[in-house]
Amino acid sequence: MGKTIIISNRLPVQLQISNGGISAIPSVGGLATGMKSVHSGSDSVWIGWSGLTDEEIPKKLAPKIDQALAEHGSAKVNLTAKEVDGFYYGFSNRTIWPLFHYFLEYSEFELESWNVYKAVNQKFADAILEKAEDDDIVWVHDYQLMLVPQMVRAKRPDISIGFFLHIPFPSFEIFRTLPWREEVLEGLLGADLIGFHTYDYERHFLSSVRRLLGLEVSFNDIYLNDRIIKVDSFPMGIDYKKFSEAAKEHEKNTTSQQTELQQRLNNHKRSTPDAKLILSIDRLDYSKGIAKRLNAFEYFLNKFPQYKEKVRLIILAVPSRSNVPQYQLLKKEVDELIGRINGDFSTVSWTPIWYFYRSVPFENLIDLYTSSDIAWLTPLRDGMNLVAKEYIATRTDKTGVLILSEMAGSANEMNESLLVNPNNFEQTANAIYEAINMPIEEQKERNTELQKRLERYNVERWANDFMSSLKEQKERDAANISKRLTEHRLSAVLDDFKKAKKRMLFLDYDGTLSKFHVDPQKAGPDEELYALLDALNALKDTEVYLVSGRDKETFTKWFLPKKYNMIVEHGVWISQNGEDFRMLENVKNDWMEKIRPVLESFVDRTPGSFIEEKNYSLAWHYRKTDPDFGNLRANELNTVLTSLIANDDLSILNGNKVMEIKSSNVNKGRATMRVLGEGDYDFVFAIGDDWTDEFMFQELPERTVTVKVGRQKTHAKYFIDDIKYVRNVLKRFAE
Ligand SMILES: O=P(O)(O)OC[C@H]1O[C@H](O[C@H]2O[C@H](CO)[C@@H](O)[C@H](O)[C@H]2O)[C@H](O)[C@@H](O)[C@@H]1O
Ligand SMILES: O=c1ccn([C@@H]2O[C@H](COP(=O)(O)OP(=O)(O)O)[C@@H](O)[C@H]2O)c(=O)[nH]1
Repeated sequence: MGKTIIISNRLPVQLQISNGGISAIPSVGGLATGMKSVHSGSDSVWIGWSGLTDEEIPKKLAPKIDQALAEHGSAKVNLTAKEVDGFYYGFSNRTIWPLFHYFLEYSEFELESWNVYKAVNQKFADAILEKAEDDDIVWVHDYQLMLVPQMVRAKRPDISIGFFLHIPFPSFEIFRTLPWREEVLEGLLGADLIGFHTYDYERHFLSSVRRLLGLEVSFNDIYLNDRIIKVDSFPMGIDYKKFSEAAKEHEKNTTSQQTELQQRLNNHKRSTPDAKLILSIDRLDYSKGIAKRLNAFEYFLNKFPQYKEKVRLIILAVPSRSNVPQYQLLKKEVDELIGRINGDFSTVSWTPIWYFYRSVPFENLIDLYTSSDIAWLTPLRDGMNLVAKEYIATRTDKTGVLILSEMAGSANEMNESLLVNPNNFEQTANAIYEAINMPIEEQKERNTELQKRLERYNVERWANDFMSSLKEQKERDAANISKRLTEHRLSAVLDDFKKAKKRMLFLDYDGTLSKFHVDPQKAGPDEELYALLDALNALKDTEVYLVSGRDKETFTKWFLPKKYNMIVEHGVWISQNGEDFRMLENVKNDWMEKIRPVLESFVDRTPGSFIEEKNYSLAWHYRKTDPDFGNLRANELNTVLTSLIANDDLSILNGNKVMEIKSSNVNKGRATMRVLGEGDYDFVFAIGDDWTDEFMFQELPERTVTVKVGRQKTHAKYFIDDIKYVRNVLKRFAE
């Protein structure tokens, strides 16, 4: 295994320029600590923006910066002020951030900043490419770098690339409003593994991939022609030990060792021993719902006036992205709201809100977490929200109540907290009331469960899980590649073909020889295909069979004049040497009367779907329907039909966007075996793309060269990527 290259907008260290010198201080943030196990020693490098623009870096310090960063295993990507403006303040934080947090009205769609985003993503990708060697693993982080995976893949198709999104992935209805939606998805699909905090974000992403790119998705795998991409959820944890141990140390501090903030908090507790401290910590970001929280606090004070002078709300708002106008407006709004609420409710001895607009050092964070009876974290949308987890980790005696927004990713794992909808003031005010009055025993019960979980699934585990999954994906790909019909393997197959005395080729039609079309009748053969089949048919000592689920009328029209051998309707009919079709299997079709009305009712309720009526089977096609809705209906139909046909000798075939009901004793495996039995063939070849072809792959003799078109799970010995390759391979037989 090679080295690991981690790449994110921000580096895990912060540069500090002082007295003409430069130093790099490790960041305390969750990502930086979490990646420690992945980013250690000489076998990893972390690439990111230093936080300073080219213009801000004094020329003579530049080499020293590189050296200071190198000491922390980091390397920087240089960005000019203009680039930071378009890429970071622009497309990342004025387009993607609001859009992905459901603030559609704040999203600006500026072509100029999109162009800068692309160019800067290319810079990050180039920085990776400069360092990447065979067997390296690349882990790309977050929404600022969504195009990087594909940019790296384009130059290094062999390399293993993971991508993790730290913010929500919005529902399709929101995502589709982005003018560059396809480019963003294609950028992400350069990765082998794409990770999200929650299953919901994963599901939204897959839905956009299906609907916008029309790609095939099976469970959480996305099938491309030449690769399978895995999508999964990995809820990020915290450095649990760091927080719980800091809290234990904090308890031991004597008064003189305590911080100034802690002493102030102690004074408050002493002067009002029965008053509760409520804590709110976030970056000053509209997604965090700070203004709404203030309004809800006012609502609470009005609804439960008995708590005036009995609660104090501490708001720590960390300055963030202050070059973006929405953040400036929010600052003003929060300042004004706090001023007004404090003005309206303060008494001689009580100010309801303490407000800090700054970032505090780690020890002050611990002061705040350990001193607060309640943590009130109610973002309107939040990818995860680590503060919620950190608060619980510091509660060494297991007391304390967490009021958490349902809209935070962490709510999925923190069910024991009081979960609220931040837009519901009545519910929120009641939750504050409940938190204030919650018996200590109940607090302990809830926090015991939460702590167990947070300790177990900590940030190190998160990072390791992601890395293991990425490595597994690489192995899975390697195993798959081992089945690819490479040139070398094809030559061996062709040798056997040439040496053989009597050969048989079974060729599926749709998805193998011809591309799918939304209207199946329009997927007819082109001139190139006729020429290829003519050439194969002219080969001596070689039988060629088209083996299809199509109806005999269509194949009569397309191929009978050519005198090709054909098996259609999965094996009900056969035509040899241009003779009319005759029945290969004796099957009934009286069951159709019972099934047809059911299918018709599904057609009525599923726009775009239609019934194809064959002589001995009925097929419900849903290629033209909305993909998610079509799949949903297909599952529903499957359930309905399964119970209906329980006593008949019928089976359901789930093909590619088609569900077919037909007699159980008809399938391509049985049909091909019957014609194979008519001669003494010493070379047999079968190729197909879908589930119905698996019958051939399973039932034909072991020595058959079976080939799957595409990368889905298969019983075939080999796979090839697409129709273009199928035709190339068949041309080699015909040469
Ligand atoms: O780099 P900034 O623009 O100053 O912003 C700080 C970070 O904010 C975002 O954090 C997200 O990641 C957290 C950890 O996964 C998650 O808990 C939180 O819900 C997210 O909002 C952003 O994703 C990072 O890239 C920023 O560095
Ligand atoms: O003054 C502060 C306040 C918060 N934090 C840290 O900032 C992170 C905030 O992460 P979260 O997931 O809650 O939200 P984000 O800001 O990433 O959207 C947490 O690890 C906090 O400990 C900090 O370092 N200094």
